Amino acid sequence: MGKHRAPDGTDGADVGDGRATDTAHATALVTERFAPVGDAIASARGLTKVYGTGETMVRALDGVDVDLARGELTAIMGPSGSGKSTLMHCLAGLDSPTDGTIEVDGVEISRMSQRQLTKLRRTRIGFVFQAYNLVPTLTAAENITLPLDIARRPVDRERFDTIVRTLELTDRLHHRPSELSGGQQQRVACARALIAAPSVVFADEPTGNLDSTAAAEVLGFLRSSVEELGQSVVMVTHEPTAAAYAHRALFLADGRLEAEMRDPDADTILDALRELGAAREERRTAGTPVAVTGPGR
Ligand SMILES: Nc1ncnc2c1ncn2[C@@H]1O[C@H](COP(=O)(O)OP(=O)(O)OP(=O)(O)O)[C@@H](O)[C@H]1O
Repeated sequence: MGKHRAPDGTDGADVGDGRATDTAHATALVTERFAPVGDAIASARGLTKVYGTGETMVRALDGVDVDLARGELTAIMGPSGSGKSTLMHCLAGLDSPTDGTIEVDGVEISRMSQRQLTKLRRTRIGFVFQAYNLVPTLTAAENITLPLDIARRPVDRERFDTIVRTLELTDRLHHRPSELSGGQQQRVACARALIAAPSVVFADEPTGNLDSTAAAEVLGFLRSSVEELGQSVVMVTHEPTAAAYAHRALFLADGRLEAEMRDPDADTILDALRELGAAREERRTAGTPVAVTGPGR
């Protein structure tokens, strides 16, 4: 399994409805107009999450319809407080929705009990967190195989060796997390997320604590895991350079899905974020929906 750099998306950028948008104006981009996803690994319909009540009530997600493609790296972007983590947590069965339905790999999870969700997370979902979340008393090797050990499943040695070799962790396997750099710890976390061949890996700001070199290694590996192991990966990030590794970027604002972009690069993502931010500001001021133009091809 090799490493991949960020793809050059200069000839592939769409926002919203899949058409080139340098001339077409998509009026207030909405999810119904998003390009259809044939084979979804995770889907949500009418996904709503409300925290608190009365004056402290926050509608973190407001009727999100989304399909995340199998065998792709999807980036979820948006301003702080737009609902990125809430969306990821609901899709991953870490948080339960107030309303709406969620399917992961063909199984509806929105009505599952906590016990069922725990089992689902152990067997079908891999996680990578910003803060690595490794067990400090275990070695790197023990951290990597932990999901299988908890599920009492055997370790596929070939898969273990492939992942460890690709992540360049072979000579770090007997070290504890405190003896590893941040980048190495996050690579151990990636290996742990992938070892059980889950249906989907969710990564929440996986490069938030890393310098640009270590970040590029982790992102290149996540992309490789999709292209060479057929993994499906969903990553929350606020960094355009990180989202540029994705096959598809989704943009959230105020708990709603506003736009999408295929094969993005960092510049087109920055343009889209600027444009969406300006459109939102205009909408707020005017109190009415406004047109949003995506970056041209
Ligand atoms: N447990 C909670 N209780 C109350 N409000 C919450 C809770 N979790 C999130 N929120 C609120 O829901 C909204 C969406 O939060 P969320 O963390 O999903 O946004 P985000 O886009 O991931 O933000 P950031 O980029 O800052 O991490 C915010 O207004 C946040 O304050």
